[in-house]
Amino acid sequence: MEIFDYDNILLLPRKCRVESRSECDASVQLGARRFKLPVVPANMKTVLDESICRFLAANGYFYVMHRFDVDNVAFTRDMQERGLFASISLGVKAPDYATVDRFVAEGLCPEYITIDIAHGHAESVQKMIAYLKAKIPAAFVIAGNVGTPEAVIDLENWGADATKVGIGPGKVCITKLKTGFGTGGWQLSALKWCARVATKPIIADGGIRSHGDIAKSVRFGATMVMVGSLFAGHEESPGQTVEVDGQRFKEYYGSASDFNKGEYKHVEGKRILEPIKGLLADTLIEMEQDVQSSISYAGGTQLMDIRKVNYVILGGGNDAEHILM
Ligand SMILES: NC(=O)C1=CN([C@@H]2O[C@H](COP(=O)(O)OP(=O)(O)OC[C@H]3O[C@@H](n4cnc5c(N)ncnc54)[C@H](OP(=O)(O)O)[C@@H]3O)[C@@H](O)[C@H]2O)C=CC1
Ligand SMILES: Nc1nc2c(ncn2[C@@H]2O[C@H](COP(=O)(O)O)[C@@H](O)[C@H]2O)c(=O)[nH]1
Repeated sequence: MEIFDYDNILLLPRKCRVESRSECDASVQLGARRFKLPVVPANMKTVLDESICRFLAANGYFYVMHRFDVDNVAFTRDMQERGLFASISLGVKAPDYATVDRFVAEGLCPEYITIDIAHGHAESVQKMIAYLKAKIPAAFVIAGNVGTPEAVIDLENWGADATKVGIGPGKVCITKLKTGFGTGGWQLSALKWCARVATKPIIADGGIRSHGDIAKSVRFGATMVMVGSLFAGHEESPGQTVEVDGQRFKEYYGSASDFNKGEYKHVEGKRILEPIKGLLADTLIEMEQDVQSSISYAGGTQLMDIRKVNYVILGGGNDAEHILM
């Protein structure tokens, strides 16, 4: 198996088929809806909050609300009363089952539910998928996180409508260091490996450091990418604002960090500071323009045309660089 990551792959252009990049369509279908971009902000406390979710839903972007200190039922009711879709996260513990029961009792159905745990290839996830499919069958269920083809096959067979791939490639992840496991350092090739067996959409989660990494993820099989650090440093970001030597930052911490958990137990995340780089809406527009450029370099007009391109793996030291068709 080839091992590579975002920083040592480049995609190869094909003859341009458009007169303007504005002809390139960066939108993507996920479940019953079409979204402007194949990008979703990470469901983390320092990345998004209720008001960012409302902004994203109202402006044609996908979002997944985080699951920490949130009343998912009240959130869903509020979004749907405003005519917006609801997309929530659940864990696999007793309170999460109680939340599902409340949805049923109140006759509410979030359009998207993401089962979000560190080690998603687990019986606990199988049970939660089965419970959701029995109680709220209309919801589109995303499950994860996983990092192997076996896990993707199991989650799909258990009923997941999409899988989320990425164990430890995130900027605030320390899973690799703490456990010796994961896809950190080879996330893009792990994605390729998983995509070979997937029959449903994959969301590639973690490790995106620049906008070009979105196209690389699509090339290797992602329908969408989940992005944390690139979104955490905006004026609207919910993390605390910190000033260091006159420069403004937002805090960004892992969901499995002691900052999120409130205790130091099974910690697999850390806290960093992201420089504030402006408004979220501007970044989303720039991302769309960059994905449109990627599509044009791919010689296409649609997002999935990116899947057709060849690529090179850039070798280090004496390794030859080689082209893969
Ligand atoms: N993508 C990634 O690489 C990672 C993401 N995260 C994020 O951190 C948040 C918290 O996740 P998580 O701690 O799973 O949430 P929870 O503690 O809510 O749920 C995990 C459940 O699975 C059990 N479990 C068994 N093995 C593991 C394992 N290796 N890691 C974690 N749980 C395990 C836990 O029991 P018990 O606690 O008793 O062991 C618990 O019941 C999530 O948002 C998750 O996405 C966390 C780590 C890695
Ligand atoms: N190992 C851990 N992974 C975490 C934790 N909190 C979140 N995450 C994952 O990171 C991505 C975002 O990655 P980024 O590179 O875009 O910043 C997020 O979607 C989760 O899957 C954690 O505490 N530990």
